[in-house]
Amino acid sequence: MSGRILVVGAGAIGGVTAAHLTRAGHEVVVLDADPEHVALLNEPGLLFDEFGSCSRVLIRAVESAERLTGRFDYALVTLKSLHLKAALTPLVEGDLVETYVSLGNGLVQDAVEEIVGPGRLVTGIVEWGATNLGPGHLRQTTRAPFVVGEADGSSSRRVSRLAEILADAAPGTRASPQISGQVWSKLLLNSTFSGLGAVGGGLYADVAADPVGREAAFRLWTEGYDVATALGVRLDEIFGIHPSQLVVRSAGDVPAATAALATVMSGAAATKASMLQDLERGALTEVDVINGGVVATARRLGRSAPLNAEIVTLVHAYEQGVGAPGPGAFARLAALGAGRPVSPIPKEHTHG
Ligand SMILES: NC(=O)C1=CN([C@@H]2O[C@H](COP(=O)(O)OP(=O)(O)OC[C@H]3O[C@@H](n4cnc5c(N)ncnc54)[C@H](OP(=O)(O)O)[C@@H]3O)[C@@H](O)[C@H]2O)C=CC1
Ligand SMILES: CC(C)(CO)C(=O)C(=O)O
Repeated sequence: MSGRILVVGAGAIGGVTAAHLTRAGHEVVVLDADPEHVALLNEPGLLFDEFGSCSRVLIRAVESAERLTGRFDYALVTLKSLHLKAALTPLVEGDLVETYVSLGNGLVQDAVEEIVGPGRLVTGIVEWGATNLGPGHLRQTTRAPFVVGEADGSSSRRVSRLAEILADAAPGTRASPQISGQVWSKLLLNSTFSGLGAVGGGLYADVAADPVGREAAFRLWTEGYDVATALGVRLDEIFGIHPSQLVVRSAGDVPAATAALATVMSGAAATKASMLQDLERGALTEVDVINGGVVATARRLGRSAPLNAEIVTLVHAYEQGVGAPGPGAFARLAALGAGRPVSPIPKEHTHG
């Protein structure tokens, strides 16, 4: 039943997935660019922290596509958006994979399909979270399923088989006939809470606990929701709520949105956005496909998404070492959303 599985990028998501699938008896190989991480996965094995309980899992790992032998039924693509082209091109050139599964955050699916070719891509999202603690050491922080589906909403054997495999890593995993709705619901979650976590320098819980953070969150969510609706996407449930429940258009909407926020936080409060983790280690972030994905879609539809655009600008400034994340950013975003004046970001804070 299983099929050969290649995990491309064995960091937080890929490494944890590989550990679960290997333990469940699947034939798994990982491809990762970090030679120290690869060596440790092979021997003495991944140090895998599952909610405080640590174990070692031996995982077959290679650091270059040239070291792969045979063909794979699935490649689980668990890379940050910036690395997609470099990692996938050799696999495509070597015709090493039957079906690629895009599992990263943000609006990356079209870019991945362009690299892997038509008919080769299954779309997925990851609702659970994990943290990369350095070479050979990963921690799973939250439990939740994967959701996978064909982009056109059709059902297929490759998707149902994939969902069965991934359920061994994340129970509750399902195939969805509305994967674009899932992608957009996840994008709302990431653009709002990872965006605010990144500019505010805290966990999702810190955004939700701060009254100004909450105001900024409701405004950002509503902006993204309106873009998705204008695009014609049928948004799907995420973290126990329907995305419409976090939309705030007047003061009367706030109590229900606050209750929905508590539901989201019951599963996601401990999340430190990977964009914030990237900023803390001086790396470039995925902001261009997360908040930037909302902005680009809005532009295509002749609309604007000023709060998401502001997050893109702030995060790019921080990437360049200009300014630093802090909760002061919440007030700036809340003011911008309310149409109150904000001081312009100094020229040297803007990207490009
Ligand atoms: N972490 C989380 O909780 C969640 C993350 N996501 C999304 O999943 C995706 C992966 O995130 P995450 O696992 O956190 O990221 P990580 O940075 O932890 O893992 C990515 C891995 O890919 C490796 N890599 C980079 N370039 C290449 C390459 N050319 N070939 C092979 N491997 C390469 C990286 O190595 P190196 O470190 O050397 O660059 C790293 O080990 C992102 O889109 C993220 O937004 C989605 C849901 C939850
Ligand atoms: C919210 C989470 C952890 C997925 O559940 C995520 O997507 C991220 O941190 O990037």
